[in-house]
Amino acid sequence: MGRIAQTFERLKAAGEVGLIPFITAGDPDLQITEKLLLTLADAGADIVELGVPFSDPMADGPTIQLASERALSAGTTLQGILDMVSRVRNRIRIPVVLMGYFNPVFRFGCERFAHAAAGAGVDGVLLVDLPAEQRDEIHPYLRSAGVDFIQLIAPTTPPARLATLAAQGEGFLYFVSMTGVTGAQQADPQAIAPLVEHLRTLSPVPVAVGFGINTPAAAAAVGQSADAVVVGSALVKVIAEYSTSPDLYERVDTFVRTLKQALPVRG
Ligand SMILES: O=P(O)(O)OC[C@@H](O)[C@@H](O)c1c[nH]c2ccccc12
Repeated sequence: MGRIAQTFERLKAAGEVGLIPFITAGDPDLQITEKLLLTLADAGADIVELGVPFSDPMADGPTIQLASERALSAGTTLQGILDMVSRVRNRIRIPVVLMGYFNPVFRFGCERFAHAAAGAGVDGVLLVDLPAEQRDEIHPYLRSAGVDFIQLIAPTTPPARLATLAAQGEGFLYFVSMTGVTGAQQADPQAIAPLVEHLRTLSPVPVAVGFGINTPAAAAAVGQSADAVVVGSALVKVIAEYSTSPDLYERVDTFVRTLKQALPVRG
């Protein structure tokens, strides 16, 4: 069993909802990202989503766009990210999911990337802009390397396609709570709950929800239905604000702990 499946087994046994913080790799540089990964794991993150910076991140709002720009101007490369993950891998137990756009992976080479990611200890890969019809460009390589291909499900996905995509799920499904870009104001937990319940009936794997979850209260509300919640922009903002401060790790630690503590525990 992979590290992602093991994590959800553990959460289920404990009745917990998973917390998946997102940070951009290389923001403000990879050395700091390495220490932030240790901080996140220590603060109670269950899985980490590590963004691969890209020059044209069209699914991202201003907060993560700026993080991407900072990371790229610090010289962050995909190879550098993989090297950093392999350095940190034996110091954290939680799964690492690389999330990014297809172009950098394509340029790296899909087969070479799958091997390098597995070798570095990456557990899952989520490619935002690779349509399901083209997943075979990389999926066979990831599969043979033992890396989960995390499927993104949009709220606008038509029912027939939803069933197909959900059935292909590996690791977990990432349900996008609303249309638009990352960092939106607030997800509507009432509207999301029935969609998540439905998705769960179609999916062989747990369902994580992301987009617009930016406070402990929002995480708690979405956590009523989701198996895990993703918090991106709100955390990236904390990193941006304190990136040059000695308080950075403490601020991140406190925010992540507060999020995790807010999540419901099912009896
Ligand atoms: O930033 P938000 O609104 O908390 O949403 C999570 C999100 O940041 C993270 O999962 C993510 C970053 N970039 C993406 C692109 C597409 C989908 C998801 C993402």
